[in-house]
Amino acid sequence: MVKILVATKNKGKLKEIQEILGDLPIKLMPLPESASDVEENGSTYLENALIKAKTYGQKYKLITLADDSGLEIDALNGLPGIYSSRYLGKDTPFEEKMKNILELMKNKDNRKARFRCISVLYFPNEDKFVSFEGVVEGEILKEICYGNSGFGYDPIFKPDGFDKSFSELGTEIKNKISHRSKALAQVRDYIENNLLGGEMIEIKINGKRLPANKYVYSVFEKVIYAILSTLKDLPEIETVEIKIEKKEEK
Ligand SMILES: O=c1nc[nH]c2c1ncn2[C@H]1C[C@H](O)[C@@H](COP(=O)(O)OP(=O)(O)OP(=O)(O)O)O1
Ligand SMILES: [Mg+2]
Repeated sequence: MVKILVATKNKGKLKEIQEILGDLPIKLMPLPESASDVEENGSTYLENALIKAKTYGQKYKLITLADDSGLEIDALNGLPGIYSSRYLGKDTPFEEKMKNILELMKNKDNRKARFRCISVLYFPNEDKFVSFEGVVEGEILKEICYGNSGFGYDPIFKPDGFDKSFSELGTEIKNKISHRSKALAQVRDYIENNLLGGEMIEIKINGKRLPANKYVYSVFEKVIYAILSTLKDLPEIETVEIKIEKKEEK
């Protein structure tokens, strides 16, 4: 089975990556607790993601997934941005970082902000990588709104189209719309198309891909076909496409 090292020291990030890619037939390996820190001194998200992916990928000789991400606030000229983790010091609690940001934003009308994530998949044998970007637009709230989930700046960020913070919305919604899930959707496609062999099944309804893949489908194949044959008779369903593609084992 393909093994992929998830090169993050952030438990919240690790959990999200495991939830988003967990249904793929690959083994996601967390970093050992003993793994040393790396200095993220790049000047772009991509450079920082590559520093993490290459350092740990070469050390543990595994295909490695890393991301570098940040919160960009328009009224603060894009800060904290790539400094999101280091903002006010790496070990300063996020509560303090968020209070400081809310203070700076006190009289600002423009509350537009976005989370950006650059995900990198690094192949140590060939010293090659692929990278993917995901962005979620939103606003900075007027106060810290803690919910039951999330990490980092989630309690002060409200994604567009919702009226609660990422932290209050919960992991399931966050993982459908977040910067990280958008970058990882492309990582998923890359893995399915390039690292996995066998038969690939993709189901699209009205042109939209069903949020599951063949490893889910294969378990419920008969049920899924029965549901699809009913669905296609509903007026709001314009097209149901099922693509089955034989792939060479890689
Ligand atoms: O979904 C998110 N929800 C809330 N906050 C977030 C998110 N995504 C990034 N952020 C903030 C916090 C983090 O500290 C920084 C990224 O810094 P970044 O270096 O990519 O991650 P990190 O230092 O926490 O872990 P690691 O480098 O080991 O993967 O931006
Ligand atoms: Mg970091």
